[in-house]
Amino acid sequence: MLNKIVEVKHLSHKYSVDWAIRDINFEIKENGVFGLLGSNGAGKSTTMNIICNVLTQTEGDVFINGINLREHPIEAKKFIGFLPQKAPLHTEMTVDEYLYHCADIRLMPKKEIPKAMERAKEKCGITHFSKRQIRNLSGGYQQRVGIAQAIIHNPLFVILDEPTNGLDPNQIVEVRRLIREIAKDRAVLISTHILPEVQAVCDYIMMIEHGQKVFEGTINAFNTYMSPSALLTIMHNAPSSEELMKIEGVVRVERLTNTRIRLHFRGDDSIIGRVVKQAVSNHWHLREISLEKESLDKVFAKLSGKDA
Ligand SMILES: Nc1ncnc2c1ncn2[C@@H]1O[C@H](COP(=O)(O)OP(=O)(O)OP(=O)(O)O)[C@@H](O)[C@H]1O
Repeated sequence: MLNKIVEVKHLSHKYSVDWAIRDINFEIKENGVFGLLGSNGAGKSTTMNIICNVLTQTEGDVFINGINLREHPIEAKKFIGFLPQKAPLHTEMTVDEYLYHCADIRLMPKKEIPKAMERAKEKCGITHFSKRQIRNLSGGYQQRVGIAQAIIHNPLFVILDEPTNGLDPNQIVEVRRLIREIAKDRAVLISTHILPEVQAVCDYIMMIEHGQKVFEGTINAFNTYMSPSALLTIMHNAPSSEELMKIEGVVRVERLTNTRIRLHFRGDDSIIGRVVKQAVSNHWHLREISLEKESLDKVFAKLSGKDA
């Protein structure tokens, strides 16, 4: 049987007296982007730092490709690439000098390094900047160099801590595209507190809040939390609320004005058809009907239990 790429079991960590994370469990079995989502201070960096062996956990185990990270760190780390929140770039070096240095400290055989550098640079779209000093690259390209160093040894698993932090909107789009690209060949774990980022790049999501897991599932499962839950209608001859409550699925009627009515509902959006049908046959003079989607922030609050 194939090893899981990552297996995290009962992971807990405390700094001095306070637990930063408590009993975190998850597995990554296939390539793709796995998002670790949480607000500031939720415990993302603590989790990431343990998984890449920068920090040693108080309790629990991490297995990388079946190898216990705490017991066999050198073997396990061969399968990991890491880009911390602040990229560890030597900005006075050229891209080539820096990538060579990174491959070297990863103990790659010297004769394999040039090929590995070419592969990483090509994947990250930085080949044309090989001889450029890193300090003279834009923030987006510096981040690409950071990602190139994380994949230089062609690891099974790459960890990127808030990889689009501090980039401008165009650079964000480019770096997200690159993350999707490198995730075709490996599992990528990214941490973020930006919900649109999750929508844009992740296949699978785990959300932590106050150090504990509050959600885990596919992006589709996550999206069900954003399923529309209200219909905004404009009816020039609106019936009574009692009448509207008789429509299957309607759970509450909110009268905003005489003609603008919000219908809160349960279930899928087939309710639109039922409302339209009733409106036509009862001459309610329906002029507009639209689904109201919950904002991402609201979903976040709901999942993390902060929803008032
Ligand atoms: N070195 C440390 N010493 C003491 N407490 C710490 C330390 N590092 C983090 N913490 C605390 O642990 C908790 C989790 O922090 P962590 O940095 O893992 O969260 P995070 O989700 O990565 O947040 P951010 O997005 O702000 O980086 C927080 O309450 C934080 O204050």
